[in-house]
Amino acid sequence: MASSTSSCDSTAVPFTLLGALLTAGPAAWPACVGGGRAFLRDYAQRGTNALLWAVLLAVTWVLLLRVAALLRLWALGSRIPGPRALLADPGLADVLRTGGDITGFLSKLHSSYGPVVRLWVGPSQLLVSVKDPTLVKEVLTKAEDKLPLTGRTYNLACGRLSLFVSSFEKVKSTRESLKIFLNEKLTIGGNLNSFKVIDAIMYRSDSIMSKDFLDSRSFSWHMAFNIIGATLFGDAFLDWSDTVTYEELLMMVAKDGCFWASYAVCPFWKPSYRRYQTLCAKLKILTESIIRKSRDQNSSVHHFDQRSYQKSEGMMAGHSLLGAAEESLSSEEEICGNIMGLMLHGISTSANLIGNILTRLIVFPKLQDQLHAEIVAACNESSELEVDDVLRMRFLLATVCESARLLPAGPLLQRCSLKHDLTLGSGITVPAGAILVVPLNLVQMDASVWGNDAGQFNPHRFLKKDIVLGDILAAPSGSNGMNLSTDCAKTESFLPFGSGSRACVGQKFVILAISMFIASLLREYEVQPHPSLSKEVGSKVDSSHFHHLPNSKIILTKRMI
Ligand code: HEM
Repeated sequence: MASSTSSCDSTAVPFTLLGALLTAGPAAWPACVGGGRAFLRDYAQRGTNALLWAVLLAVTWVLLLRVAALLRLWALGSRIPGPRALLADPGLADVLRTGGDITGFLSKLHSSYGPVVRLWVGPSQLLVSVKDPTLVKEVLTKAEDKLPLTGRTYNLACGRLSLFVSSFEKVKSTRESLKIFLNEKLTIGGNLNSFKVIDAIMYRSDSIMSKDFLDSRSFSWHMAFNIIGATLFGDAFLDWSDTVTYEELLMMVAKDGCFWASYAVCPFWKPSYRRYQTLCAKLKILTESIIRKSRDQNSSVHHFDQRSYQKSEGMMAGHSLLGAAEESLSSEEEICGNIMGLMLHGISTSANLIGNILTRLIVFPKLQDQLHAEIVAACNESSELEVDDVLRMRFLLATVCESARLLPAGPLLQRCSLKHDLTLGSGITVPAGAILVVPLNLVQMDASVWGNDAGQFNPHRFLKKDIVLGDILAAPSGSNGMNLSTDCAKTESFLPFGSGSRACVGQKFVILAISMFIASLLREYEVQPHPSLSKEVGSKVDSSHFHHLPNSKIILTKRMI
């Protein structure tokens, strides 16, 4: 017994496969090993053990990194002022669950803890709210990324795209080429026809406007859809037979996008999710079709990609579709995704602002009279409304800005810095990955900046000496926003279009386009509330609850000219 096992020296078994190959083979191994089979069994055992160890070490390493990142997040997070609650703030959870007033909630916290407040959304999610104008500017410049949820929402609806996604690196060059495209539209004298689309839309919409009454929300959506569509696709859009289907699809996709993107894992098993995907696929097919049509008509779709940016000088001269044939399939996909993203974002935000202005027109009849008087005076009896005419309508521009100030598209501007910590001038360090928010209503209605009537609708505040309304239309040369006022705090507290590295690229264009639309509308029509609405409107006129007004029914009455 001893003799057979003692002669069985396990070290004689080659430890690796290479070792086995380099020896003379199983014949050279001790007889006790039992030949090749024993070797393979042993080899497999050792191999499996080694693999398991490697996996264990890798998992431990990843977990250690994760724990270290969490400890760091907790350490840095706890240095920022905020409520004591550990790991998930119950107050915030309540507001999020019940869809309550997040602005009111943050307002209380800011008055207790100062201009920067932190809250735990979950054990690994930190939310930091910033309210002070100077800090807001710093945050919006330094925090270059969008929340991953924003990127997921657009990816889900539009497929591959290089706008609106989380990482700044990915959107940088597309933002630049889009800026050039939209600036061309703004260059007065360079392209006077840019806003002629509004005349065409008004003409086409005459039949809609002659209805007994209109639902303000759908009317605003319809107008925004036509303005943005005609801007991106040119004349091809105006005689496209699929516009009705396209408009409906866009509305449905915009409505549900955020909900489905909030799932960490796409719920493929849910029929309603699959229906949503089908809608997105149909939307994509129609977008591709209008892009093709627009190209065929040599219209105004630009290529928002790096190569087109390099060629943009050629495009600006009018050859907008040069190079279309050379584009690879992937960049075609991206162009389509970007255009879908612009349609979704541009229409929903513009519709919100148009609807907001229409409601103000019916709530304040004097506002309408004053605007109409200005429009008539500025039009110089010319039959067609020109961009130059609208530039003279300072009260109209002020009305659009004041409406945007009081009722922004969403309650919070959201940013993050995915890779780097942010060290603010005030000495506070916000760890990488934290959700940074700016509560727009608090900043844009701050009485210390806007005066005691900050919560009231008063377009005249935009006509004061310190406001530079002309900058709304100056093409931005490298800057990311408008230099609205000589008073920096005001410029930094006017954020309906964001500011800094991810500011809205369409802001100047859209203010002018909406002003042009309102001028064209009021020139020909009077906007009145439906009788069923008058009472309700009357009781809520002077209140900050303006946004709780029901979807207004409006009547458009043709003016006697
Ligand atoms: C009233 C209408 C609009 C409002 C209120 C609005 C508002 C905004 C806001 C708040 C942001 C985020 C800013 C930030 O994080 O600092 C944004 C981004 C953006 N907007 Fe708008 N927007 C409007 C219309 C448009 C239009 C018409 C276009 C183009 C056709 C456009 C193109 C963009 C782009 C490209 C971005 C940035 C995307 C990125 O960096 O990934 N917007 N907009």
